[in-house]
Amino acid sequence: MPSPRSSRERRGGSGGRLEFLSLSQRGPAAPDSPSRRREPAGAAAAPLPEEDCMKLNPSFLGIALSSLLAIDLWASKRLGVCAGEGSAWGSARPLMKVIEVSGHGIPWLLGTFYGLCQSDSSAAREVLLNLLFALLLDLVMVAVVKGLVRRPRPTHNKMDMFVTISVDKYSFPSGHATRAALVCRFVLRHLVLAVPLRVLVVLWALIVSVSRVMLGRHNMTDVLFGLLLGYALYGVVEHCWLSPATAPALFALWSH
Ligand SMILES: CC(C)=CCC/C(C)=C/CC/C(C)=C/COP(=O)(O)O
Repeated sequence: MPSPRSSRERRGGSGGRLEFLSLSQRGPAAPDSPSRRREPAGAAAAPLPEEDCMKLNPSFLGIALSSLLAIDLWASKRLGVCAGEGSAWGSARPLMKVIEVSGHGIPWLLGTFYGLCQSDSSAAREVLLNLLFALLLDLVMVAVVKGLVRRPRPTHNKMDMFVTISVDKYSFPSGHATRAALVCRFVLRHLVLAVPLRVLVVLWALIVSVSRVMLGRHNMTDVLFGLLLGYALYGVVEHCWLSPATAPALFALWSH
């Protein structure tokens, strides 16, 4: 007995939504349904719609990307040697957590704000105001990318981080790595430091970044992208550099 739907279609009735099977256009039949697969003998095969091609013939780029992600997950899990107290280097976890706090947004924001309030030279005020701007820009950019990508944190991560915001349940990119790269570039450019201190700043940024994977907080690609993002964000900060000439109202707030 014909179904009510098929009889409606044959009638061409106007009550329901009509679905037509055309030879030249893509009809509602599933891509691998018998009606699609059976070609008349000798007829040239109709080109597959783009999305079907992607499903059936995964591109080289797709395979390369999935392999890279698989390697990333595997290697990051192996490197997560401080992910828990019972992990291979579990005894180093408290030290790793101190390093984590050294790259956290709150101490950097509070410290910069405090320095700004205490600064007694216009040069210091200018640099610290721009550092504050850089830190806030970094927080916003990381939150936007985390919210768009929504990559979950590694399964071996224990969510016991010092103050977090909602998007910090996601792992791409690492906020600590972006901040470390941004602050490192900023400090090397705007603070006059002796060479050993400059080396220490670079080492600090590297240790903060590596510790994200060792703590099991991130996969390696989260950290690598975070470093690139932080490095690039410094370029934005320099491009938008705030000065008494470009932002007089802001500087008026801080002049004693
Ligand atoms: C002004 C304001 C909204 C401050 C929020 C500071 C804050 C809670 C930042 C979050 C820092 C954090 C936990 C980042 C996550 O780093 P990952 O390396 O784990 O991505």
